[in-house]
Amino acid sequence: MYVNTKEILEKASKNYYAVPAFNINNLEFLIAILQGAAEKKAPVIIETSEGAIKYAGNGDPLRGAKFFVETVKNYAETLDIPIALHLDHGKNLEYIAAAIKAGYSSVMIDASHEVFEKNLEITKEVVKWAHASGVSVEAELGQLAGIEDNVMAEENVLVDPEQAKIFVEKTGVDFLAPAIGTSHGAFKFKGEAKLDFERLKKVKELTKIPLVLHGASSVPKKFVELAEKYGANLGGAKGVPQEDIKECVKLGINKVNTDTDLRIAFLAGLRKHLLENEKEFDPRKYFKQGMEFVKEVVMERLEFLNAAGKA
Ligand SMILES: O=C(COP(=O)(O)O)N(O)CCCCO
Ligand code: NA
Ligand SMILES: [Zn+2]
Repeated sequence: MYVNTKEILEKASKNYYAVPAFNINNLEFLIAILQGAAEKKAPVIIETSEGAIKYAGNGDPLRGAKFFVETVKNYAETLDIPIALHLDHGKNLEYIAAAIKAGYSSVMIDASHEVFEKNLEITKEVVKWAHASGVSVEAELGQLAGIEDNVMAEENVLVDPEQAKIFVEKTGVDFLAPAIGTSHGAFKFKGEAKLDFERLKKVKELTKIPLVLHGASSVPKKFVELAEKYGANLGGAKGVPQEDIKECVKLGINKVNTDTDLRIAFLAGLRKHLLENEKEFDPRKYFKQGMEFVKEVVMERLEFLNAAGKA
């Protein structure tokens, strides 16, 4: 069933488990994710960036947003697991408006590159707007290093827990993404991974709302090596160690954003199938291996976050 993201996350927050939010850009990833979630009898959050909406709508935000809402709702109505659709890293008000209008379960307003007061003001506006349509809202405090779509943040700016308390009280935001040392993409840490667990613990104590971990892909060695065996060049790829994610969930993370892991799994399957089947030209066949690897990553993460069986 198609549900509001808040419903999924409130339950997770109360019981200290987490639900993955998987990014999609096309039908193949959606099918693979939903197969995995259904098999694991788990709630799941499907999320799209503004770039994904632009891609599916061939440049038209409302066309793209409607495509994802209608497709996800269509599947959700035939599956007895809770499924939510979330706009990830909303920055452009035209895209946020399109997502709300089309019927997304929730939207992220990412104004984390603004100064605190500005982020608070913008988020407060979007919360009023979204709540009027029954849509829940995620916001981000602090900054992840690395590229967030079109915004290049030099280095990590970690969340200030006292600021987080004020921010949540004044904006009414439903869930918060505190920056604690992760970053997007496949090359997350120069040296050792170091997340600020103390800071995360304080944010949970002071805000008491569901929390989101961005940049949470673990970059599984198995699929990096397989993709490289068939010609990919992912040298230096490094993700968040699984035990660090587990620690974050224990401390109150409830939504775990995962994009890169699915991309690498799909890439490995696609390259393997194409290089081993030079006569193949049916996309339903040459996408299959990639979809199966995506499903495998999905099922493993649902199990690992203790979302399995929680539908
Ligand atoms: O926080 C995340 C997931 O980050 P990742 O999967 O790269 O660790 N996202 O918001 C997904 C989109 C960012 C581009 O990958
Ligand atoms: Na998000
Ligand atoms: Zn993110």
